[in-house]
Amino acid sequence: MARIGFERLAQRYPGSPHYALRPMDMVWEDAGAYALLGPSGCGKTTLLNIVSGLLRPTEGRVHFDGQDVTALPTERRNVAQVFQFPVVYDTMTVRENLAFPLRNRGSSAREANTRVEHVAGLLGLGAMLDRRARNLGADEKQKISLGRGLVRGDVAAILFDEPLTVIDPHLKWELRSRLKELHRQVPVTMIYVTHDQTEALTFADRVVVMSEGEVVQVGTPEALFDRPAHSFVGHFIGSPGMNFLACAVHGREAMLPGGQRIALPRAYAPLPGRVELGIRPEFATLAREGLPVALTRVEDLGRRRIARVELDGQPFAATLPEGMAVPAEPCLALDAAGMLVYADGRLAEGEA
Ligand SMILES: Nc1ncnc2c1ncn2[C@@H]1O[C@H](COP(=O)(O)OP(=O)(O)OP(=O)(O)O)[C@@H](O)[C@H]1O
Repeated sequence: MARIGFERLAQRYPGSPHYALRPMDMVWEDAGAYALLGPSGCGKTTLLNIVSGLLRPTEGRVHFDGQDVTALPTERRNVAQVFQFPVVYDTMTVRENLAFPLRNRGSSAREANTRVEHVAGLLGLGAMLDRRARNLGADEKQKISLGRGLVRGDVAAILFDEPLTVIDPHLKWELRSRLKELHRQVPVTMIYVTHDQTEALTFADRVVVMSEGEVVQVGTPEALFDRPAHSFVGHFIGSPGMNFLACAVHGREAMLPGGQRIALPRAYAPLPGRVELGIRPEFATLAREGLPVALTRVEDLGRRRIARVELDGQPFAATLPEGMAVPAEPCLALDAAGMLVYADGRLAEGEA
């Protein structure tokens, strides 16, 4: 188990004028469950490879429990890794595959077996321990890979790189929950790379959201939803994401370009740059009274309906309450509890 620290860490690949990972300082607590979340190309794999030792960063340092490991290769970092695609020995049984990392490090057959049976049970592999891996499907093989990553309790960290990619969609939900349960039972620092917000939010205690090489927010799933530090996080987390309305803010009031005024729950000092009001669809309801809007369409998401509207010519997603027909003259009712103000994409702190 390890507390992982980054000091002015950055990565610029040879020949590229841009940072793949912009300079950052950060600490991941011992035994924490972290997800690195962001779209393709944002730098997740670069950061994971720096942690595993596969890549030596061009700037800054990496520490495991205060020890500088920046120059140490993967084999000397005591990390377990689970990749997108299964890494299993086809000729071995499931039990032998799972025991391999333990036997390799000198565990007795008995010790290894106790541990293997425990992890196999948690992953739903208990009934197939004595089958050859070769005869199993891709889902089961990836479960073995997960088990091999999880079987050692003495690693500094377990690194997962999009581990559910090959898993059948209906099994993904089950495995996400099982991984969370495994983290509770195996309190090792776990780092999970994904571009899928559901995977990140289910698994992690802390989600590290990345965009264009920058760590834009590190927070609990609740914090990312309730108070996105950056408009990117507002857009990226949530389904649909947060609405952003271009506006001017004076004290406790936002004014849209068309002149509509919205009372804010906090007062703001004059803000620099591009100012936007952020509000999630969960805090905006289609109603008979409020701010007049033009309805574009209604989306049925199964458990709820979303009304796509235009407010002052700006696209906006609102909740259409259950059982409510679209009013002839639709309006928006906004809940002040969900209103946040952003200046140049960054959350602005107001005063209560
Ligand atoms: N070996 C390399 N040489 C040059 N540029 C690279 C190299 N590896 C990654 N990059 C660039 O660095 C940036 C970050 O890439 P990275 O693979 O870390 O992102 P990612 O978020 O993991 O994306 P994905 O989910 O697609 O793997 C991208 O612009 C990518 O093109």
